[in-house]
Amino acid sequence: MKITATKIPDVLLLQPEVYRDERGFFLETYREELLKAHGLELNFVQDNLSKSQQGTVRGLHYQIEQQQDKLIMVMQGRILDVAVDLRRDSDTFGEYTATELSSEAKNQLFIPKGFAHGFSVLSEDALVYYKCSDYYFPDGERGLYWADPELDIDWQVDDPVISEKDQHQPRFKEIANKDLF
Ligand SMILES: Cc1cn([C@H]2C[C@H](O)[C@@H](COP(=O)(O)OP(=O)(O)O[C@H]3O[C@@H](C)C(=O)[C@@H](O)[C@H]3O)O2)c(=O)[nH]c1=O
Repeated sequence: MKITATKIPDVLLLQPEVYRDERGFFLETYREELLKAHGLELNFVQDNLSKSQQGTVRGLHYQIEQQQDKLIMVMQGRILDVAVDLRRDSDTFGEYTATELSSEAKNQLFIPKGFAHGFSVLSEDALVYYKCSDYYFPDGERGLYWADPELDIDWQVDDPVISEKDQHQPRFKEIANKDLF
């Protein structure tokens, strides 16, 4: 497993070892001790799977109570995975990092607590699977508007498909301090 930092040092790109033979391939999608060796003591308690059509943008989401570390991988297709730093004492507060993840590359993104997360679907559809370190808690769920001009994220999709909820999320400037980290 190769682990490298993205342009936001706490958001990590993971590249598991892929073993290929005449049957196909094999890889370990998660191995606790490897992340521990990298200083990450995680306790994943919930796994999620979503399928989305091309052009979908899901996010940007985070939880202020029951904060979640997330480990994201793509089982089918290609996505642009985005993390926005909402930690007020961070050098990269208000900045984002965008990483292409795909079933072909078999790469993964680790996003710690303190970030809003979202992704767009670049392929015909995408199956996205991710591990979370705390449970879904709707009352503590918060969002950030995906198309906030201040963030100016290039989602690399035309005619985005967005949930009703995500069309009405607050802009970065509108987020109260109590809803930041
Ligand atoms: C996220 C989530 C949703 N749900 C339900 C609530 C709702 O009825 C339905 C769809 O929920 P949403 O529209 O919020 O799904 P979605 O937009 O895919 O939400 C997810 O987006 C990505 C970017 C994340 O990072 C996740 O943490 C999560 O917020 O699924 C759960 O039961 N458990 C969960 O953990």
